[in-house]
Amino acid sequence: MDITTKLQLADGYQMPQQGLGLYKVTDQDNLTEVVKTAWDTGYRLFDTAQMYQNEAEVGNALQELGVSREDYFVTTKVAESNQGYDATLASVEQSLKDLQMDYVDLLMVHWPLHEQFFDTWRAFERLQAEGLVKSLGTSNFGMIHLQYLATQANEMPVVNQIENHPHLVQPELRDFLRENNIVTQAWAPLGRGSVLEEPVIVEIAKKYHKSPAQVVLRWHLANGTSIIPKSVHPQRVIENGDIYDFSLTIDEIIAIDQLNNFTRISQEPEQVYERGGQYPHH
Ligand SMILES: NC(=O)C1=CN([C@@H]2O[C@H](COP(=O)(O)OP(=O)(O)OC[C@H]3O[C@@H](n4cnc5c(N)ncnc54)[C@H](OP(=O)(O)O)[C@@H]3O)[C@@H](O)[C@H]2O)C=CC1
Ligand SMILES: O=C(O)C(=O)[C@@H](O)[C@H](O)C(=O)CO
Repeated sequence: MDITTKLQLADGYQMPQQGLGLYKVTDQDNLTEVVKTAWDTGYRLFDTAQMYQNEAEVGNALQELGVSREDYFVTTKVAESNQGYDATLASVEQSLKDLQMDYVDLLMVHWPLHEQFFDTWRAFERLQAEGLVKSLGTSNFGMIHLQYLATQANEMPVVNQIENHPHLVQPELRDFLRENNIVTQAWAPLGRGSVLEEPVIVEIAKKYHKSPAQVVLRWHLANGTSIIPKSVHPQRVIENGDIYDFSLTIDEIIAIDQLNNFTRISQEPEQVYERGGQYPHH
């Protein structure tokens, strides 16, 4: 296993297990340098979204690498304000223009919204049939949303990107996803930094001469989860990729599992679903 290791998706495609998160990364935060560092370190998955307003910058940075399109994997997500059948189609056309790409590897519904729920997904299935999107995914979907989607969908998502870190372990949802052949991808895999001072994690880090961030990322890998840590610091991008020369014991994995205290960085997906979006981003 190394940074180029890929996970098999249920639709036949493969996805790198590790990628670079790009929320709150723009040219002002060295986006181009960060993407280049990630590429040189071996990252091949880049995670953006319409909401991040950096698709054009991500597209430019990837172009500047001068590498073949099939050698990297790009995820984008349809924003709440662009959901619904026509709006989804139009917004993805714009995303592809901004990214300067003929297709994205993975397209996600960013948050489940009750009103546009099935119309958005029908647009996703059409985009896949037209070859503009390779794999279909969801983000922030709970079991109930996926079960509801299954009542009408022709294609089910192959990845669900959820908030997941030692303070929000979500074992039931992860088991459900595994049983349904849907890869769990962790957003905020480092808990946005909030878990890095946990004494249990600091202790394990000392033992392996690794950083707390590296230990947390290694814990995700032990769970079979896909990880997309974000950093605007090239040195941290390198550090976050340098996690393939050690592994945790079962007891260490369980000790980190036990840090679960159900703390969310973001809102309950169920509340966003009921409210119909307009999530107050910060
Ligand atoms: N689908 C969804 O709804 C969501 C998706 N995401 C996706 O997930 C990605 C990752 O999640 P994100 O919210 O960014 O949080 P992360 O858990 O990746 O944490 C990022 C934070 O940790 C810091 N950090 C990164 N590496 C290290 C390190 N080695 N040591 C110490 N601190 C470190 C970063 O600081 P610095 O940058 O200063 O280095 C930043 O403050 C996002 O970028 C985005 O692509 C995120 C939120 C929601
Ligand atoms: O980064 C994303 O993809 C988001 O949806 C975030 O804005 C998320 O909602 C959040 O963490 C807000 O603090």
